[in-house]
Amino acid sequence: MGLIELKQVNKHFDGNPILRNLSLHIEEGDFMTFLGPSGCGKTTTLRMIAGLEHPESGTIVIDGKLADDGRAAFHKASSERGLSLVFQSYALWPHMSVFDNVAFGLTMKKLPKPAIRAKVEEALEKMRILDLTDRYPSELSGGQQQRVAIARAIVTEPRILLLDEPLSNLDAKLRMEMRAELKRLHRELKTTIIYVTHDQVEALTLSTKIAVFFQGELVQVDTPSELYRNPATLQVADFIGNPSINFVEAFPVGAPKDGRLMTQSGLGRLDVSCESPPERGLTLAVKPEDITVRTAPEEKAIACTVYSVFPAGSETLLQLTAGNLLLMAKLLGQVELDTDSQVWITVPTEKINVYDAATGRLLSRYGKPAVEAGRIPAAAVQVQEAGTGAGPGHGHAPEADAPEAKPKEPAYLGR
Ligand SMILES: Nc1ncnc2c1ncn2[C@@H]1O[C@H](COP(=O)(O)OP(=O)(O)OP(=O)(O)O)[C@@H](O)[C@H]1O
Repeated sequence: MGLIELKQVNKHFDGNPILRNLSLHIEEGDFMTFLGPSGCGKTTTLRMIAGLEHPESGTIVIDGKLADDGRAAFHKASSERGLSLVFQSYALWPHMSVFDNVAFGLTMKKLPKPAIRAKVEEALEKMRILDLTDRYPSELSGGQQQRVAIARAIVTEPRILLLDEPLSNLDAKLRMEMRAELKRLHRELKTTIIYVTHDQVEALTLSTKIAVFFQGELVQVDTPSELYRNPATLQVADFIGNPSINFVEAFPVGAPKDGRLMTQSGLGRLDVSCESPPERGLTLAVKPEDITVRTAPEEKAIACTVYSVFPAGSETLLQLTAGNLLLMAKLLGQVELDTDSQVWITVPTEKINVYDAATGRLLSRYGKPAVEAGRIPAAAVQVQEAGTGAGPGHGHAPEADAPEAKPKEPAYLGR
């Protein structure tokens, strides 16, 4: 049994179903993120775990003890659930200093003063704001207030920490800093963290597990890498990844055999992984970063026209057309290509996710990344090759274990 178990939970607001048959278990030590578009029920789920909302039916068990039984109208008080909650709006007491804000919970527990001081200082130290002890909230930046709110939550050493979009009010730089702090904190405290966000980068970088919600339903719970590699439905695939994944309509040529299926699509004939036959058509999902772009034709490469180029400093996005297909490719580094010029693309078939077009269900498994096979992929290296006509940013990443990095295929762009 996990530390937190939700079973068949249903929640209504004013008679409208908000969460439907939600079952989820969270293990001790997890950094579990609830991810999904606005209004899908993430905060409501968090608030139910916290005891601030109650399910109409279903049960919630925390640490082996029943916290809610909707049908029996049994609801344990929030204060008896052994957890701490940090909201998006830090909710600091404006008339109290940082010290008193953080000490509040311990003072209520009537701990001796020296013990309170020691614990508060330790929490402030962990959040690297010990120098702000005597300041008032109005004298702090948003990021500093956020750290105080988290220090206040961890000072009581909760086994479970609930964080509702805690970084959404911060600017990009502070958000990055706070992500690093949160990750470090999770490792140090070994607290179970439940985190709500609609920011997929935050979810992918922080979590040990991600629960994806759509319209009140839990559609996938997985590790970040599994979620990224094998989104369980077309809807999840469309939500994860920036820029969005490319969808290509396809149809099967024959029946699947030994887990493989021949397909025909705008990408030509491709032999892809497919574990069960589709009901009707197929949708192939190709990540923008998996498309290899060349400036010269090659066997089986698909000719495309450059529709648009979006240079973004460390990467370049290319919008390409091939017949009726409109594809987005993401290349590392700066790539200089003219609009309307011709390029050739290839897509490694083991990186294509295959979905049943009618049900949206995943039919394939994306191969394991090199790092899981014991080899770390090389960082992107820009290798300049003279005289290829591909311009700067031309080259590809060398093998991680290759002693000398030499471009093997000069016509590759951006990797
Ligand atoms: N107290 C309430 N009364 C009525 N409806 C509510 C209440 N709280 C939430 N809702 C509705 O329940 C749905 C889920 O809301 P919730 O806040 O859980 O979504 P969310 O996924 O956290 O969204 P966001 O990312 O925008 O915070 C929404 O349609 C919302 O309008």
